Amino acid sequence: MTIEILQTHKLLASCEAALAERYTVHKLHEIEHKAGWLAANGARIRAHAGSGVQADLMDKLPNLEIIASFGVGYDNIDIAGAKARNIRVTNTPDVLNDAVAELTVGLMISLARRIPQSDQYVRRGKWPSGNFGLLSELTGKTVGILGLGRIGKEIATRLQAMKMRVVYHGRRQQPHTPYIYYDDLEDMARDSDWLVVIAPGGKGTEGIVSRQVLEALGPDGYVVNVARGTLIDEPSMLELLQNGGLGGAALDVFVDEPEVPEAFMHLQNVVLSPHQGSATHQTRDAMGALLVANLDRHFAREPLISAVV
Ligand SMILES: O=CC(=O)O
Repeated sequence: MTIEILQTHKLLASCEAALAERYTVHKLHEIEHKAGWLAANGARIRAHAGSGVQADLMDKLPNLEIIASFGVGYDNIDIAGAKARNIRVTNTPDVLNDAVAELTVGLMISLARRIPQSDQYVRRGKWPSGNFGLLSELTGKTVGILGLGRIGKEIATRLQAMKMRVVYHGRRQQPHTPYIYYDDLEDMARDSDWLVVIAPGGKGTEGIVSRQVLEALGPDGYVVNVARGTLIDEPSMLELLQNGGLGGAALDVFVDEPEVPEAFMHLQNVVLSPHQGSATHQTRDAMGALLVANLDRHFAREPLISAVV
């Protein structure tokens, strides 16, 4: 008898294929009468593959042993609820560090040099009537990294190669890092030209990039968010971008994504990206393989590779 697992949304094809080879996979998103199906079959489900599991679903899966999440962030999983029900949770850290760090540097250069806007300038035939204008560069600037975790460190290494001065803020100072630590985010923002946000999402970090922090970054300051939209006070950021209180923003994540406030579309000092930090073939395949490997370990009663709980 094969182990029965549940998906609640579509996953990467290579990951779905690997799951189907090993398990009996049920796809709740393709089932019309979800509540009825769960009531009739929920007790047979031993694993969930995907992301975004809350207590109400856990209650409908009384024999759920493990949630294997596709992604490093697990702010969309009720971790306390999982712990209380003795459900293990795994995520896919490390394998995506390089891809997210690469996109971060790309967004920064795109914003500093307005690459998307200058592409439009050429396409729209504006070049013959004058040059695009002079902009700023990363070289010699100070970048404050909010969250010097696994991805933050990869970003820091790359930004040093861009000849930037790297400083950081996080819950605590980290030993064995060459970068200056700020215990106060607003102080760091005041001393930085760039603020890169790469801390985990969730209740503990909601709105920590407040209006005061953004004002401290100031009219010549740039903010980059490759973490979660919830970390930044989005309405204040928008207002400051509109009135010149903040220099610019490069954003891969938004509070209500995939919905993006219309006002962003009219700003020339922003670069927008559709939450694609880890979106390369190489990285997404590795994330899928890690998700499957965690499930394999669990059902073989071996230690999990990347356990959250
Ligand atoms: O945002 C992406 C992830 O958490 O992996």
